[in-house]
Amino acid sequence: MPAITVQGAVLGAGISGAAGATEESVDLLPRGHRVGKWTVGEPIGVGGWSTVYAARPSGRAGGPDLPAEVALKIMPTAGLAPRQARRIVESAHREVELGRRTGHPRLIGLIESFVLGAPDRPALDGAIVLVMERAAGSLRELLDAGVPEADRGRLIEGICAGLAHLHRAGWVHADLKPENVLLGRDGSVKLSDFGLAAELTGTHGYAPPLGTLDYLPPERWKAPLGAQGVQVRPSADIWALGVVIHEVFASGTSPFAGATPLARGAAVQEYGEGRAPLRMDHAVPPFWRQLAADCLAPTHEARAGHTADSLLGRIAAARRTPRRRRIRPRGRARAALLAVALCATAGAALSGGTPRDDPARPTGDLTVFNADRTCRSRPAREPQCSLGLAIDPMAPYTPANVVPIRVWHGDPLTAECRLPHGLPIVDEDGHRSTQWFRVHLPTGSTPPTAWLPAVRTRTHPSLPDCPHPSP
Ligand SMILES: Nc1ncnc2c1ncn2[C@@H]1O[C@H](COP(=O)(O)OP(=O)(O)OP(=O)(O)O)[C@@H](O)[C@H]1O
Repeated sequence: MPAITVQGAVLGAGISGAAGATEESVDLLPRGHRVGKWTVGEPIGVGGWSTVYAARPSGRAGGPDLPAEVALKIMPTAGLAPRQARRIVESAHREVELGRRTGHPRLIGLIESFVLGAPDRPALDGAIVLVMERAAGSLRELLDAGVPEADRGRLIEGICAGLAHLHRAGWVHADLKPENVLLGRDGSVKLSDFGLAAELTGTHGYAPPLGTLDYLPPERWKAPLGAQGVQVRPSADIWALGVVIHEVFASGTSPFAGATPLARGAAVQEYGEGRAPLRMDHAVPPFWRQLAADCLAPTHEARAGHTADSLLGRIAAARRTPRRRRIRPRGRARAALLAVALCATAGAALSGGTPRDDPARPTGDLTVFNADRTCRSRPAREPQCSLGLAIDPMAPYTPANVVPIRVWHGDPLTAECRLPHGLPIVDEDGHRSTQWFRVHLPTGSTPPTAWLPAVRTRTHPSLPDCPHPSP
């Protein structure tokens, strides 16, 4: 097994090496590899610049002081343009600084961080590793599966509590979105991904000119870019919270209409300039509608009074009001039931919930993921939202190379093996992967299997490699 060593702390990380950062990133670390005191398990998620793996303490490294399982966020720096590599190192510094100084039950815990030395694995050499508390899933997965009604208020309250702590500690998250709201096995909410977080100096801080378009407040679309980045204030997180509240109550849809993030961004700017009203889905109940409307006040000035602390106070007061009893968890037994329900839903979202059909052969459950958010929010199986399964993962992914059976976002599939190096596919969000899964088609189909590109799912079960398809 090639030697992977821990070179040093993240603060002081150098930039060196050769090879890609996100391309084929889930293949960076094979299962069973040792990284520092951790043994790598299955990949659990892929971000723009990182891959997250499950891991456990290796052999004797375990003990009462180490958690039984953790998440390793690997951020390769090798082979990147110097500016990109610097951005990753800076992003890791921010995560480490924030983790070191602001621990809280509503923020994902950072256990340690280090830089890898792997001279015989160029793609890993110089990679930054953050060892984090492991969550069971993310709010994005729960939204895709459908958030149980009874859990919605509790989830928003958890996000709000995390933001209130961050803001009190003098930080702005600057990238609040459902992907960065993780859920513990007990159903608890934990904010994560502090790579864009900005420390406040006075009323504002500076963040890199990045972020996720769907969660940017109107003022960010025109914010000037200075030498230190763009100015961000806690009110930017409050705006993002408003969007998330709407998504939680309105089946994952944004309050701003548009088929693409850019179109929704244009709608945000129109609203911010007073040229369009705020239109929320009727599914959002009155209390949460008012709260979301306050979070989505069109200017920083109008939003600034709605601090995370004040919103938290309103939620707590509503919980105490008998009229609002529906959002109050009733006692321990009720809370435990909610947690179980939440974990079950998160689990179903992660596994696809399909029983394995041949216990003798290893299979894994996948859920189809459509990167086009408008398709994710449509209940009907509209043709324009259908996705193709390829006949040949080595041939161009065109209509000529897909089976007649189509799949839609949220469909469960059973996979029997994975192909690490098929034709590279880039999804609508820019995620790129050469990985494919061979999936079962309904009984009687010819051929009996087809290929799903890994970018079309967020579940990555541990599966044997497929034999390379013959030309
Ligand atoms: N501590 C964790 N426990 C369990 N899963 C995690 C953990 N951290 C991240 N993940 C999963 O891994 C995925 C990738 O996380 P990461 O922070 O690298 O990127 P992201 O937030 O999805 O994307 P980006 O940072 O590019 O915006 C997340 O969406 C989440 O599902």
